[in-house]
Amino acid sequence: MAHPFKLPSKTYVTNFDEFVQLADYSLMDNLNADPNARCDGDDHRARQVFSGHFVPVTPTPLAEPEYITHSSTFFNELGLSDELAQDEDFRRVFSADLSVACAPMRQVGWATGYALSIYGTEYTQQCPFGTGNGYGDGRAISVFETVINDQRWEMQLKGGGQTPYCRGADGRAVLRSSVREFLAQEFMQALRVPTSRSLTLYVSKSETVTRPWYSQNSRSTDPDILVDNPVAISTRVAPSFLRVGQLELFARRARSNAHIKAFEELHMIVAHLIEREYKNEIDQSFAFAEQLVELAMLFRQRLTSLVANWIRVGYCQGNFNSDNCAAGGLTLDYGPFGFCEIFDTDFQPWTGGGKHFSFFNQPAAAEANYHMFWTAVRPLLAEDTEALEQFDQVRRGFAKEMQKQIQEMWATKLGLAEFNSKLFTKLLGLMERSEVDYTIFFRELSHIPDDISALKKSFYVNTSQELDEQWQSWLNSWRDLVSNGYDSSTVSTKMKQTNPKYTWREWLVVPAYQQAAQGDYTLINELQEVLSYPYDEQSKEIEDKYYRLKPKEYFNAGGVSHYSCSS
Ligand SMILES: Nc1ncnc2c1ncn2[C@@H]1O[C@H](COP(=O)(O)OP(=O)(O)OP(=O)(O)O)[C@@H](O)[C@H]1O
Ligand SMILES: [Mg+2]
Repeated sequence: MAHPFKLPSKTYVTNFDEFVQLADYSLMDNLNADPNARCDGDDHRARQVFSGHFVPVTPTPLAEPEYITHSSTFFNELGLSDELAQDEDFRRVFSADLSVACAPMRQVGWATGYALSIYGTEYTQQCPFGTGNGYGDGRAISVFETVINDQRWEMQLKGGGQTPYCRGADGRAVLRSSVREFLAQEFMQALRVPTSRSLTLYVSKSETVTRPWYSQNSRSTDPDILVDNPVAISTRVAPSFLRVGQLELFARRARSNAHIKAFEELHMIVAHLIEREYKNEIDQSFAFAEQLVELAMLFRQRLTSLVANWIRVGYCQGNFNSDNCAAGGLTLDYGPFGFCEIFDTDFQPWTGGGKHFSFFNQPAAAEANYHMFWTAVRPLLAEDTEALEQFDQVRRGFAKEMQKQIQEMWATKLGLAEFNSKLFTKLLGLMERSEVDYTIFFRELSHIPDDISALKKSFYVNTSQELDEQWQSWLNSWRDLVSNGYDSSTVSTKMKQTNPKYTWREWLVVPAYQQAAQGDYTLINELQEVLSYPYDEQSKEIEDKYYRLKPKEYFNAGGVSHYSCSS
């Protein structure tokens, strides 16, 4: 007899035939396709796309694809069995060969156009036609839409070949960047930071592309050699891949009356955003203008919280343009990113990013993107002055909300009930002077030590007696504030849930993609495992290997400490 309280056991999708039955394109089908597109999806040359929300396009299969890894955690969440990742037809689809797809799945994927604003300034120069009509998913191709447990997901190949937006480039992603994106997405999820998710990773055993990169031991800022790299495809998954830049594209067209349906297409894409990303929070039976005010509030909340989380975990999105800013408020585009090791408010690993997109400037970069979102959506409220005023007010409140989120984050990171400006400012100065390792410092502090000896484990420089005394004095003041609240073991436990023990250390990731190029995926699997439990204590062996300062030889090393976005 079944136990009355037993939960129904989960059923898993174990083969490709069952998987295709999950396809549900009903929301994509609500949008307009490019009226000039070929319906067979054979659309692989750079061209201008003047209207429509997407272009049907077939991805280009990887030659001789080999399975590297998949996210077991995410497969489990989706009810997909691990063995599915090894299924021949599944592997073919996620290495870009849609010819095996059968109904209700389709054999044609889709790519979308988007606009680009850099730090709040509109650009069209990056488009080969100078108009913006040839800019968008140049190598990202979505291939599947599904609803699982009431959640809609879009599955997108990165590196799936040329699209009309490829700008003459090859549409491929190299193994290095695919491994980085795959691991980083899983890591961010484990850190509880909203992100696109990793599904699968396959590499070609015979196809390569040439990219600029760094020679061994290079100290050069820019790449100094050309390297043949294996190509790979990672599949990422999100409720949508709508970017602020995408809303901007339709708003720019509406503004210039580019075609007769331009305003309607703007309306449609914003309604689509609400349905895809804000469905549970916005009541779509309300007047559209009211929904937009709510959208502005919710996106502001998500974006400010996202950026506060980035700073909490040491993440820097080195190129936070509007085309890399997801309108659903999640982290997107793991190319130019890095995680801060030696604490530096100006930390910026991507050589093309400059100070605008550096570590502590992310709140300002986020505001510039939010401004572009506001500018794009605003024309849709023109007829409703009251709603417009509320909408504008939400925009004006961005900086204040950002500050609130950041201060709450610092308070939590420090185990305090509320932000203490004096204590925080003093701490920043000490962290900079002692060149602390951002992760190790906060993790050691989470043990609430009596004296500074444990904290010194995180210092990259030897400190003077005078500096040590300043540290001790800071620690005493901090401990007084901490003990004012809950008992210290409760605070310590909470701090350890906020301050990860394990982080992304580029010099430990480099060997993983280098070995992978030789066909050995052991280190990738090891990193997946370690980075899946960043807040937990792990074995002594893992601690010795991953919880340590960056060795001197990697300082200023090209491809490790800094990199161009040669992806
Ligand atoms: N190898 C390539 N082939 C075609 N287009 C590319 C290639 N590399 C980059 N692009 C395009 O250049 C633009 C800017 O590049 P960026 O590095 O932000 O994108 P990405 O890493 O491909 O994208 P995503 O933001 O989708 O993660 C994007 O529109 C992207 O599609
Ligand atoms: Mg991008």
